[in-house]
Amino acid sequence: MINYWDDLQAIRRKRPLVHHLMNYVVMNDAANVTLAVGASPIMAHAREEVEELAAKADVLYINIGTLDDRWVESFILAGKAASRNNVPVLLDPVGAGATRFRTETVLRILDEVEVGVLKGNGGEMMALAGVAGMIKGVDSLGEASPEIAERLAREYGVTAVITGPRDYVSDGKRVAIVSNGTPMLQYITGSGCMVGSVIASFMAVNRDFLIASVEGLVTFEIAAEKAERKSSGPASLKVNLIDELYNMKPSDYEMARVELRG
Ligand SMILES: Nc1ncnc2c1ncn2[C@@H]1O[C@H](COP(=O)(O)OP(=O)(O)O)[C@@H](O)[C@H]1O
Ligand SMILES: Cc1ncsc1CCOP(=O)(O)O
Ligand SMILES: [Mg+2]
Repeated sequence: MINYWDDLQAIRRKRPLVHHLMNYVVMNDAANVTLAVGASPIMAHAREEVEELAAKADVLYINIGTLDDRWVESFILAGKAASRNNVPVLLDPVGAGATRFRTETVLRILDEVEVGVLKGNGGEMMALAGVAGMIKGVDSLGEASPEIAERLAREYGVTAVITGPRDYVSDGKRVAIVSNGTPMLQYITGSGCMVGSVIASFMAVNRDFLIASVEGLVTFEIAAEKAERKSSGPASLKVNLIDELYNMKPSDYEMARVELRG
């Protein structure tokens, strides 16, 4: 039994602070999506302030999308401050496998920071599981599997979330498969980054990260399904998606397509 609506209401009551180190491409959209579900975003990546912010945040979301040396320093400083203060961390390994710099940065963060949720697309997560060649830039070239999610969860001690036509979530013991969403999400840059903001918001109110991840995926993807009906293409889908997230109703969760094993 997953209490989607109760936890969405808990976000709206608590208005948790979600500290994002978010790439330049998606920064504005991720902030709007976070607000639409009822949480409070701050986008901040200066090394002079990230420790102070991450220590006081309800959740830290590290997204490596437009990294450079200074950003990497900030990922580590923010991540360690969060870990010291028991603040949950979500890591999005954007483009892992596409360049050595990205893969090595992700491995360094996983080594030095207490990551709660590692969320990437099929190609990125396969690269981190040792399956090369399934990523082109930031786009996945194939679907992963529940077994890869399970393997990543055990190897890195995280809840692994692999997005795609079907999403695979595992904490190493349990596996969840989410089949909501719409293929049109592939035509909006940042749909993966944005679903990360929604998952991070649920992590602030539910410390069972497998369930928080399913709640975030289902909420975002049901909103996308509803938005698609009103949209003529990707641009209107994005606008309608923010509206549908804001307007979620308890009955919308009857559309959830989730299989939970273990
Ligand atoms: N073919 C698809 N059908 C339904 N939902 C999809 C499809 N492709 C991606 N999604 C959804 O879009 C969101 C972003 O996933 P994905 O495209 O894998 O991430 P990224 O943008 O990081 O590459 C997720 O919620 C995922 O479930
Ligand atoms: C296009 C692009 N380039 C660097 S970050 C970024 C956005 C990636 O967003 P997503 O991972 O959600 O597709
Ligand atoms: Mg992505």
